[in-house]
Amino acid sequence: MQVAGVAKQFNETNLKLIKQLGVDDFVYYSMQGMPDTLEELSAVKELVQKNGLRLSVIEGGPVIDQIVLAKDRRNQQIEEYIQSIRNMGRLGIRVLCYNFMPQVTSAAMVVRTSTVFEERGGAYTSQYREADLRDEDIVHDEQPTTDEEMWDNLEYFLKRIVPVAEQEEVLLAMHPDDPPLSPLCNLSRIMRNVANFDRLLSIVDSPVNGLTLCQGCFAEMGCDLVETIRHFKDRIHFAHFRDIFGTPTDFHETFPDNGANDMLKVIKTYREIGYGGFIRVDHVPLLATESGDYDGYGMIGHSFAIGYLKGLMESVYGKSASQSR
Ligand SMILES: O=C(O)[C@@H](O)[C@@H](O)[C@H](O)[C@H](O)CO
Repeated sequence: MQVAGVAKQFNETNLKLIKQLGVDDFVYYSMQGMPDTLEELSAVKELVQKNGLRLSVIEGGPVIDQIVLAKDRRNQQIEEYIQSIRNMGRLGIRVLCYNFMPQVTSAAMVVRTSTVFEERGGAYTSQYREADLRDEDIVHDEQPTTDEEMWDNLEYFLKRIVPVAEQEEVLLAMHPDDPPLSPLCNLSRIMRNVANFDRLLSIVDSPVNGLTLCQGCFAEMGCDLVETIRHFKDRIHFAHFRDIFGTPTDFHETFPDNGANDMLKVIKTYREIGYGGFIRVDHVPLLATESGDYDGYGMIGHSFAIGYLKGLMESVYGKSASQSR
């Protein structure tokens, strides 16, 4: 297992910081699409390499809103998706983390009711409390959907892109819905429990059809992370390192060392199953030295979390796991 770094603000300063933190692999993260052409994606790869990193994971991936809800331009978007997978294959980028959540607002799929929940020391983090969710907070003009409509849409999508991902040797890593609750704002969210992930893996039973073991989201489901990692084994193609405290309908996010889960046991379990993929830190609190609003991707919080993760990995895998030149 290798740590990969992520920078929501994609710039050379953050790339240099990630390298200085002793991380060699990078996750290109955007919820608004990815570089469309081979040339644009190649330019991203070159900038990442120029700063001593490998571009190893694309997260968010191509725009998917027409596909998720079977809208008019679904087939066009699938063709664009296929081309992006081919571009990734050409450039040796082997992991694509994607979501199948309906976008409940123009910008957001991840729904929270507060981003000023005070974690230790008053650090701001996010909270989801069902009782606080007000329909007027989440404005969208989509028609209500059902689970089976979403399963039909997912099957239509996977049957067209999995063969291409096999040809290009790109691993697909479906990210859970966040929060994994359904319906949410009248829209069905199917990637919300272990059984539905088993169904995902069976729709097109291909070794490239896998998942992102987002520890936070599976904890939001109320799952035992150790059992869940053992359950999915070699279908885990990417991992997110974060924790929460609470129940599926009333939780807040925490520092990775301050949640409800035994993170050392979790890292030991990745080793036990022989997981050889990437893991990135996810959603971190906004710290006292940072300005602006919480978005979960502050680089100071990420630096702390990467240090904690590397320490856990060194204790489980030995010194080599955390070394970087
Ligand atoms: O658990 C989460 O919500 C995060 O990991 C998201 O920011 C995630 O990165 C996006 O859904 C994209 O995968």
